[in-house]
Amino acid sequence: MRKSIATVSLSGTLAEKLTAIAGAGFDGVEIFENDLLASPLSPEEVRARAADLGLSIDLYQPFRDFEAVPADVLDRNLRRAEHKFDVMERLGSTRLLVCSSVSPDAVDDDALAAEQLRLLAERAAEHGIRIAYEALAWGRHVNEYLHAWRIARMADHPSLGVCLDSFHILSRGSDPGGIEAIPGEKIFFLQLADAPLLAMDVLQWSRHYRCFPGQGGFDLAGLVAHVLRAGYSGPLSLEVFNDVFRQADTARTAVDAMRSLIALEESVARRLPQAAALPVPPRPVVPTGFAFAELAVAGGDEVGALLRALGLARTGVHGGKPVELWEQGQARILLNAGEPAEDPSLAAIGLETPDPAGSVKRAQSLLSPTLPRRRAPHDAPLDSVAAPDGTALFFCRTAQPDHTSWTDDFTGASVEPAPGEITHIDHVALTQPWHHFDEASLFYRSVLGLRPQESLELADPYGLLRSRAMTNSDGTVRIALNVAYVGSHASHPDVSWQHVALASRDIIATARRLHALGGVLLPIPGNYYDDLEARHDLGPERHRMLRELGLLYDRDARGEFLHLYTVTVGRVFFEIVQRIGGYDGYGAQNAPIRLAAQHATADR
Ligand SMILES: O=C(O)c1ccc(O)c(O)c1
Ligand SMILES: [Mg+2]
Repeated sequence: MRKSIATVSLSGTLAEKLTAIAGAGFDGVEIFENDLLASPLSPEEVRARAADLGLSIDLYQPFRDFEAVPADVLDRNLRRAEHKFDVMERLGSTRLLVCSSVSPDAVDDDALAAEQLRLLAERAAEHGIRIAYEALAWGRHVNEYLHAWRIARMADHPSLGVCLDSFHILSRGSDPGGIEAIPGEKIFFLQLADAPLLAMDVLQWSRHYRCFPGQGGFDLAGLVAHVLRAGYSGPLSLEVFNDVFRQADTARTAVDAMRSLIALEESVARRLPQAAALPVPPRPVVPTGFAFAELAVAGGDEVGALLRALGLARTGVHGGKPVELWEQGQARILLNAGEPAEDPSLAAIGLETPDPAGSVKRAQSLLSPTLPRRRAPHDAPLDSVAAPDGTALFFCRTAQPDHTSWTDDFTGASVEPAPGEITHIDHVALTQPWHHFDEASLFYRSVLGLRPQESLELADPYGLLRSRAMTNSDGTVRIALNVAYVGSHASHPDVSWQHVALASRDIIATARRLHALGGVLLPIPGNYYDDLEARHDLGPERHRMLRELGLLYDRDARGEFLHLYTVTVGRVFFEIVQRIGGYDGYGAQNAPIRLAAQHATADR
């Protein structure tokens, strides 16, 4: 289907927006009036610019507060409309969005609204223009899409139809199934926006929190399927009012927007047999585990010392690069001293996938940047793409008969992995810049086929962190995305810690060992244990042991969780976890305790 986007969805000048929209591969654009008014370009110049870029101007919008008014107001409104028709002729645009009135002048009278919209449509038709009438969710008298349709049907003019906007429909909880009762040719335009499910005033929600499909909680594919069943054949157009996107990088947001439409079209095609003609990207190849986590260590062996304390052994050195492989069980950590890094940081994640080449094809079809292979001639092929925060994701087959293993590149250190309690990487937590969080969750969902879990808020002494885990279905891949707040404390600018959580099959034994070493564990305050005793009755013995070893505890309906944290080195620390029963969380309860302790130790 043709793909379009409203200029209001992006930051920048109108000229910058058009360039970014064309660059991301859109076919058309909705010109939001304010963008034109503020532009030094004349309508003719905008028309020429769009044409040069291969963009059609699919809609001009919005025209407000028109219908169901007294006669004198109607005259003024028609005069106002004639001016807009002139602008549209100069722009070469033939579709005007009229949104339902919010004016106190408007009366609750459908017949009057229909009569006046018919008049508007007659005038528009003289200019070859069509009117798409949209019910705003907060419209004074018309705020339901089927109400707008009843009025348009009553007006009965070929140049008058409706504009459907997913936000206005789904934010009010209206049943989108009613769309199928509207003849497809009377749906003049379709605007798409997702949104997080928030309990708030609908106007504020719409103007500040809309997001691209797949980034929020609405079932957009279901809505689009109804629209297609109704017979609509116009563009899919994004109209997203979002405070963050308004200040984000224009070109990058446009690509994020396009990724959302490619993924949406795919979901529609998979759900609707008659939409089989829609182009679909290759299916996601869902990763099946962690092959490794790679830390950039910039020389020094503080991280190596920490890994040794945790029980990992240095089992190999790369043949051509200053990279070490550390292992215990299936937990593999690469320490890379060859990448520029100020502080130790998490540079890459290796994901086990049944089909590395397929993973890359999927990523490319969703516009993810693939990374040049940094390979020595004998290196096993490792395909990689860049996640939105710059972390490299490598697609691997570790020690599988059908594929060269990346581990073959590591030789030298003859140490066998020491037997111990660590079994594998449980999860990896990445810190996202606050303005890339929605982009990141769409990326992990659409490119890797991971499922977003509940979004959480974690209190830090100097800010509030948002956190959301993305997981595969059996929990063997868990990536926690944490949003750094913008810190304004001079000594605590923000929190950009990242961590690798290793699973232990006997965390008590691990904790005893680390405790005995001294200096490795993050200290947990006694107040935490006092509260833990109030919240849970685990018996005096267990409570004493948790307190003594500095272990943290959580439980959910399915099981229990024990975990601990190491001190931080640069931007990185390690967590050791043990899931007991089917516990499926990350100990979010305990994150504020951990964050405060980290700040306290960073102060010293
Ligand atoms: O918030 C608004 O005013 C507004 C304007 C035009 C639209 O298409 C819309 O959905 C909302
Ligand atoms: Mg709209």
